[in-house]
Amino acid sequence: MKLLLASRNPKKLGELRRIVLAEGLSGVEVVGLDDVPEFPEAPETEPTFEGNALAKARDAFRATGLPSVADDSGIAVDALNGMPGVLSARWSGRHGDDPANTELLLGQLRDVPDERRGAAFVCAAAFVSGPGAEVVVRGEWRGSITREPRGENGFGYDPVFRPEGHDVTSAELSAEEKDALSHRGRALRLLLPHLREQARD
Ligand SMILES: O=P(O)(O)OP(=O)(O)OP(=O)(O)OC[C@H]1O[C@@H](n2cnc3c(O)ncnc32)[C@H](O)[C@@H]1O
Ligand SMILES: [Mg+2]
Repeated sequence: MKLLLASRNPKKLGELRRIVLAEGLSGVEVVGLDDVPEFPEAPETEPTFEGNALAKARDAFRATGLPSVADDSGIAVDALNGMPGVLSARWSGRHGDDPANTELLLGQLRDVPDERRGAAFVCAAAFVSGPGAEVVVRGEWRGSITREPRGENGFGYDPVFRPEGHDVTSAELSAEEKDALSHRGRALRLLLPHLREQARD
């Protein structure tokens, strides 16, 4: 079976690919949006991660006929009542500008004391393999927002996110360490049984 991982973010796509391939799904060939003809993608307007993930996976399945996985993710900061949330990718007003998004978040939290800097990375992952054959799952990763960026790995808010139980940021973790703990790793591992079942059919 061909499995389409429907993300336009190369770093996110890399993680999705890595996590799926690490599971050694037999009979599954993973492809990305660059491997299929271009199709129109609806803007991400849903108020929830689940709603956006499902919309992206539905678009991909409808356009290609391939079983499709999409991820909608972001960071939910306690002191901001869960924002940036679904707006994480465009928090600074410029979609995908990771340094600007991170800098704005740090500025907003400048006067927030250490004990109130809690946050969670959230990932909703949707798998669509037919009309009505849809699954959406959620993974979360608790931690706190640091006072300055640190680390070169990962992407997005990784340099300012210190995972619970760790003294480093998620941008200082290796790829394997991040996948074992991350919101994305957790969500995708919940999808695995559904991917396996589809690959068998
Ligand atoms: O929608 P697609 O095409 O998949 O790509 P995107 O980057 O727009 O993805 P989202 O709409 O799901 O927005 C996710 C944003 O949340 C942040 N984010 C999500 N997962 C993250 C992670 O593992 N580490 C750091 N930041 C993350 C980062 O800013 C992402 O751009
Ligand atoms: Mg997006």
